[in-house]
Amino acid sequence: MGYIEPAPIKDKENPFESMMSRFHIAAQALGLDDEIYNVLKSPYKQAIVSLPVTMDDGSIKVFEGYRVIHSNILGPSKGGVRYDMGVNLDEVKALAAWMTWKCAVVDIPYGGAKGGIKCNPREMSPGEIERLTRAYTQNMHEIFGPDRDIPAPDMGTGPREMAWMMDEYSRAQGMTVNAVVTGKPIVLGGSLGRTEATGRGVMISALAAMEKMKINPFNAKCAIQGFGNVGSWAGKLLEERGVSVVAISDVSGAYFNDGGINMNEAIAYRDKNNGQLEGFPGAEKINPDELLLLDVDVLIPAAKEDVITFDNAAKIKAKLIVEGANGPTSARADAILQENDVLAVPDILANAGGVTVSYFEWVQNRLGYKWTRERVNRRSDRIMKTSFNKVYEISQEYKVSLRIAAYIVAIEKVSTTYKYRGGF
Ligand SMILES: NC(=O)C1=CN([C@@H]2O[C@H](COP(=O)(O)OP(=O)(O)OC[C@H]3O[C@@H](n4cnc5c(N)ncnc54)[C@H](O)[C@@H]3O)[C@@H](O)[C@H]2O)C=CC1
Ligand SMILES: O=C(O)CCC(=O)C(=O)O
Repeated sequence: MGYIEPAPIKDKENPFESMMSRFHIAAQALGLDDEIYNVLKSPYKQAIVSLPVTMDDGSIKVFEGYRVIHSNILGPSKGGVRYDMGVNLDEVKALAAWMTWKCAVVDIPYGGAKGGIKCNPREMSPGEIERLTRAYTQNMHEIFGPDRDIPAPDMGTGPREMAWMMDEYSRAQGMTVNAVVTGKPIVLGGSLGRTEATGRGVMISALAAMEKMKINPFNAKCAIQGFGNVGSWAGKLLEERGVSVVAISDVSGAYFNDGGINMNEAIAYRDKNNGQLEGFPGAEKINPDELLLLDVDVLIPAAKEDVITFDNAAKIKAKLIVEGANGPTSARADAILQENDVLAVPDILANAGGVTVSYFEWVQNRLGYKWTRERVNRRSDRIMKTSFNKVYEISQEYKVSLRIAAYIVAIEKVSTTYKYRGGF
């Protein structure tokens, strides 16, 4: 093997470098061919688009949008679209590659992609967000397609934006194409269970890891960073299974109650309070950086990348980290966590429940049929448990962390498929 070395890990990592360094370690453990290594290290397609949008005051503002397809070796590419001021090409490239590995870990027939628009949706009106979403979809018309590339929600987007994307794409096609997007409202062909699917998968992964670690959920305390779709559903479902959620946070701050925060109350408060926890009365406000360092059993980062880093990893007291967010742990933090016996269930496994139910949505759209919530949950729970067990076994066999084991499972699947398909 004569791999080109990944860029040396610098003091400040970026998500793409973090992804590459794990990919490199797993490729070496697997003895991956140089040719396949080189194919998989670069995205298949990268689009950067300029999106002029008429704002409510009549001015025209130009936004930058991205879509990166990392790989379509396993099937049409799949991945969410993020609306956030931090969106940039390196971030979208990393997120797209993680989608390739994630779909392969849970064995669903998709490649990986991700999109994003650099914007602050909290400061935009619904009309401005709709015009921006439609402009993005028009610009991506040649890239998107139910057999080519299928967007879904991510940070800052949800069923509303997916409905606009589906409608805009369908208008250009002259017919309704609901399988072009997943995470849609139920009435437009969305799947029951998709809204809670990512948090549910986080819950299943957390319980599976707790079982291995002999942590009784009824005696366990948990802290959650990010109280959006993923964090709040993970918290609610873990609470239903006995875990006490003692800390939660969002952009407005972090909130702590050692006796446990009632999840339904926190969710209801957030929903009435413009989507934010600001002023939440059920807990004391703490420094957001402290949330990650609390003396809890389980830590769930469910906001954004690179929050567990070289600087704070050694101070983490939780024995189990379950990654709801994509890329919350930087590559340099991995070694510190391992040294301190902190088990990290990696993003590409722990948060794969979302794309799994997106796959079910796409299947239902293509069948023209609807599954019950029970069927969706049963099947996605089974996939999450099977995938956890497979990754756990590989980690024992190769004597590597769960993260590197998950990359090994994924890279093996993608590279084997690539060899069979040939043509290179
Ligand atoms: N929605 C989905 O189905 C999936 C999402 N993910 C990942 O999960 C993470 C969260 O996504 P969603 O819940 O969908 O987004 P969301 O937009 O519903 O919620 C994000 C939450 O994070 C909070 N947040 C943002 N910056 C923060 C910070 N610096 N500190 C604390 N909280 C902060 C926001 O206030 C909000 O509560 C992202 O990394 C996303 O890529 C992963 C798989 C699927
Ligand atoms: O549901 C999907 O298709 C993708 C969700 C996503 O973007 C993710 O898993 O990070």
